[in-house]
Amino acid sequence: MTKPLTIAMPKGRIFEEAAGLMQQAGYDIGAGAEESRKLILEFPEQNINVMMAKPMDVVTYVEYGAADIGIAGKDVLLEQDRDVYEVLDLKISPCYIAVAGLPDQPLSRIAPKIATKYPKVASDYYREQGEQIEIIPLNGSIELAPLIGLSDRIVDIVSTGRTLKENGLVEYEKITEITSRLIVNPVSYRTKSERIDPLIEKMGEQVGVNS
Ligand SMILES: Nc1ncnc2c1ncn2[C@@H]1O[C@H](COP(=O)(O)OP(=O)(O)OP(=O)(O)O)[C@@H](O)[C@H]1O
Ligand SMILES: O=P(O)(O)OC[C@H]1O[C@H](OP(=O)(O)OP(=O)(O)O)[C@H](O)[C@@H]1O
Repeated sequence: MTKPLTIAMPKGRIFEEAAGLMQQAGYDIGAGAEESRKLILEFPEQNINVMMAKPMDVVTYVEYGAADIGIAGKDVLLEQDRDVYEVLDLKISPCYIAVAGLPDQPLSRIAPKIATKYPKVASDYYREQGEQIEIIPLNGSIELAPLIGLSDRIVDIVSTGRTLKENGLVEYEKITEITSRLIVNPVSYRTKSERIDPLIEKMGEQVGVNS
């Protein structure tokens, strides 16, 4: 038997939709994954191994070839800028990255403080705007920062808008739309093309791409 195809799947909010899409494409790899504490799930009848990874780490596993393919949010790809092939927009887990803050607060002072878990996305955005800023890196509950005066703005994911609304914050600018993407390790793309090409094609059919 040839070596299994290894897939890095994001634990958390993308998992169910991503596993559902793979199942529709004929790759039945979701069963029991979220209830289990196992991190490597084997599907010998399909010759596939699934690694359950933190969403932010999926790109790392794929870049280093620990996984042949993976599913990651475009936010993670923009932030990390890694050496992987982004082969398909899966159009799942839609959201966007936006600038938000307290209402009626013009950005008046020099080098305003921007709290974010996306320092690269935020720096790139303000560089394009020609504005000098100071990044305050945080890992979660980003909306706290302007409420307690730690930052002038946040750069964060917005999905329903509920978190902003319930904390009395408003959106100032939309930076970019986000969906999840299928990514492939560049070496695997060449050496395992007999497994990876059909997978891309079948998943493409599910998301309405004619390949
Ligand atoms: N409301 C949302 N908040 C955050 N991410 C979202 C949202 N809606 C869709 N996404 C997408 O889901 C991906 C994974 O989000 P998830 O919250 O599971 O991971 P995470 O940010 O690493 O969370 P945690 O650190 O809490 O485990 C994001 O990278 C993004 O592409
Ligand atoms: O527009 P909404 O639907 O309210 O979603 C946006 C919120 O969801 C995410 O946080 P998450 O739930 O991942 O928690 P975190 O603060 O720990 O990152 C994101 O960072 C926003 O805070």
